[in-house]
Amino acid sequence: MHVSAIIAAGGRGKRMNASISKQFLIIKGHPILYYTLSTFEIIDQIREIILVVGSADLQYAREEIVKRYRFKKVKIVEGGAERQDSVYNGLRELSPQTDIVVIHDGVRPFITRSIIEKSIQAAREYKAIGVAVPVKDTIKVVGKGNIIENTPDRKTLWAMQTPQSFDYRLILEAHERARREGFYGTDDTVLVERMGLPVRVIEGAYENIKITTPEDIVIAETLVTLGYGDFRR
Ligand SMILES: Nc1ccn([C@@H]2O[C@H](COP(=O)(O)OP(=O)(O)OP(=O)(O)O)[C@@H](O)[C@H]2O)c(=O)n1
Ligand SMILES: C[C@](O)(CO)[C@H](O)COP(=O)(O)O
Repeated sequence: MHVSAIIAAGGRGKRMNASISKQFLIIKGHPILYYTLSTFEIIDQIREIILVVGSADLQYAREEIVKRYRFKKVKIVEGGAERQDSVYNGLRELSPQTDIVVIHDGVRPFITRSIIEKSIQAAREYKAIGVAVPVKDTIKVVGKGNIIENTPDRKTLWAMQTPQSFDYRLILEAHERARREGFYGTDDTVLVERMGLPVRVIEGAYENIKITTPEDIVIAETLVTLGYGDFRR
């Protein structure tokens, strides 16, 4: 079984409002991407890791991430305008022997080895898996004039995270179909959902945060200090 990973790191991080792309911001001495990649590198069954970065960050990623930290399995690929375009570019670069592909956000450094391995195992069985957590807040659908339209039953609501793991041929077909039809989604599982095929969720972890806005940096520093995550320390 050939397992590959795609780390999506082709965004600029506009909501972070920093002077560099947020995935290169330093948390407790190391760039965010270092933490994410080092957790993937230690998983033996993952044979290759495609790191997708924006055109302006290609050289920096090569020098300051791959060379500096001596990542052995990481190959860099240029990203696209949207996350979905970046993942697609990564999918096209995978070895044709790939059976299962694990897609993960570069800015979720607190993912654990155990969750990644569970998602791979589940994808072998079910072909399309998203890691998610049950929502803790009450969620409202809000319409015009900020008027609440309805309150979905919380028991049915999960917040999607990454990794999302798939049968390689299935997710490639899902991406190609979405591109032909001009559909853009905010994660990869929705591309399989719209083919009418089942996608399962497995439980992730609340600490598997996506570093998005400035206050997430403070949370991330605290999580590193408290020992969360499986990265090389
Ligand atoms: N064209 C893009 C846009 C996003 N991503 C990646 O997708 C992940 C999740 O996206 P998000 O947190 O929204 O990152 P950005 O798009 O960079 O953030 P923003 O929307 O604030 O600009 C990030 O690791 C990001 O680098 C990507 O690979 N290619
Ligand atoms: C894929 C994702 O991380 C699942 O929560 C998320 O949808 C990415 O969204 P963004 O629009 O790139 O922040």
